[in-house]
Amino acid sequence: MRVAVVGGGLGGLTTALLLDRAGVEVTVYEQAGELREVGAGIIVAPNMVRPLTRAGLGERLADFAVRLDVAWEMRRWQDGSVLFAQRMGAECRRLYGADCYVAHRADLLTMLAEAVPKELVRLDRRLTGLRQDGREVELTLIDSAGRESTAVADVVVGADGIHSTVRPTVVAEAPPRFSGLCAYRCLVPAEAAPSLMLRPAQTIWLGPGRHFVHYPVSGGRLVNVVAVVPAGEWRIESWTTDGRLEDLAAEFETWDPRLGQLIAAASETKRWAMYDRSPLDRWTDGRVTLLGDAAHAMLPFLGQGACQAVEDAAVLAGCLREATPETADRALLRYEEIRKPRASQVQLGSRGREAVNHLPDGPEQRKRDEGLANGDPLRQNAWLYGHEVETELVLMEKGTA
Ligand SMILES: Cc1cc2nc3c(=O)[nH]c(=O)nc-3n(C[C@H](O)[C@H](O)[C@H](O)COP(=O)(O)OP(=O)(O)OC[C@H]3O[C@@H](n4cnc5c(N)ncnc54)[C@H](O)[C@@H]3O)c2cc1C
Repeated sequence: MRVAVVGGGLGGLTTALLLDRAGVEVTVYEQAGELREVGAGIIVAPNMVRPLTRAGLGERLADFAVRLDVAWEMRRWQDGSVLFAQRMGAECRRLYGADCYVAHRADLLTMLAEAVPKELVRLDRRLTGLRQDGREVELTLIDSAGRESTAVADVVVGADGIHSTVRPTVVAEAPPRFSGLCAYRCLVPAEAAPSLMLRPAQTIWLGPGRHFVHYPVSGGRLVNVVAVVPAGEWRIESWTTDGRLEDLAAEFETWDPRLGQLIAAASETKRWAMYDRSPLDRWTDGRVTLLGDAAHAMLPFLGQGACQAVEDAAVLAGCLREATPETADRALLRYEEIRKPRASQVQLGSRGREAVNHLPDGPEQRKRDEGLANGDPLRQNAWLYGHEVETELVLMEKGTA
């Protein structure tokens, strides 16, 4: 079995790692000349920690990621009073079988890149075309000097992100829906941030039509900030386009002054317009399948995009472990059958937060805040962080799924 993974992001590298561990021959084709990530934080939720720990990366993750004491700490915009908070630590391990972390994306990618044997990754190879003939798939690739090459595989996994080249060969997709929102992102040195922002807590401030998220990353040396506001005329869907710090500051001028202090300590910000995708009709066509954002790009409000990519990788490796070139297409359908309902639920759940997080000031917002204050923090995230992927994997390993 020769598997080609297109894309060396968090999803593609995890897939390569788990397939290699499962004894499957795998090659990653990445368009960039080096493996790199945007400068931003990410929540590494228990449903991502468990598969990474099973792959032997638990201790390495704990080296650089910040273990959360509190998650989903919702605060009122005017004065920072706490509306809702989920205690993590021992409670999190008891409920979900793992800790919850926050990390710098680049650190996470480095951890995966170190774990995947170097010879499995081909850099500077951009996929431009795919052709399958029922027995195998031919990939056409191009490097930065414009040289074209081809490769052949029994299975192709499109882990090539939100603007996937593999996806149109599998399924027709509807155009993305503009959410009307945009996000600012910054990393602030810890020594310049107010002390509230340094706690191992994922904090979310809710206010009129906006929300503001922060948590420490890189062993507590930086504070990651994501602020979601009405987009105005901004339509650029890119994680690397600069925004203006003064525009960000103006959005939160009337909020608790600690947010203004945090923004003032940033040296730059990125700004991107947020588009929403609906679940695809299918992920697989013959010997080609999709994984991660290529399969289920979602709004970031549940912090689950990469977590779902890792769940995908774990299940795909389980499905392909025993497959042969003759049974590969059935194994891919099995993967889709297990993963698509779960990932679609999370995708739609993320969309559901769009309205809840962005209510105008008034009675609806007060009702939401009262609901949060009366919510059950311990049960709130069971559906996200719970055990269903492991259950599927155990059944598969026993050969009963
Ligand atoms: C603001 C924000 C906050 C987020 N927060 C969280 C969070 O807290 N927790 C979480 O789990 N998720 C979060 N996410 C989602 C998460 O970032 C994504 O779901 C995740 O990065 C998807 O990984 P991927 O490997 O599928 O795609 P990508 O990371 O996009 O990787 C795709 C790779 O494919 C390569 N590629 C693309 N096209 C080609 C081609 N033609 N040929 C070869 N290579 C190609 C790219 O160069 C890239 O390396 C967040 C997203 C955003 C925008």
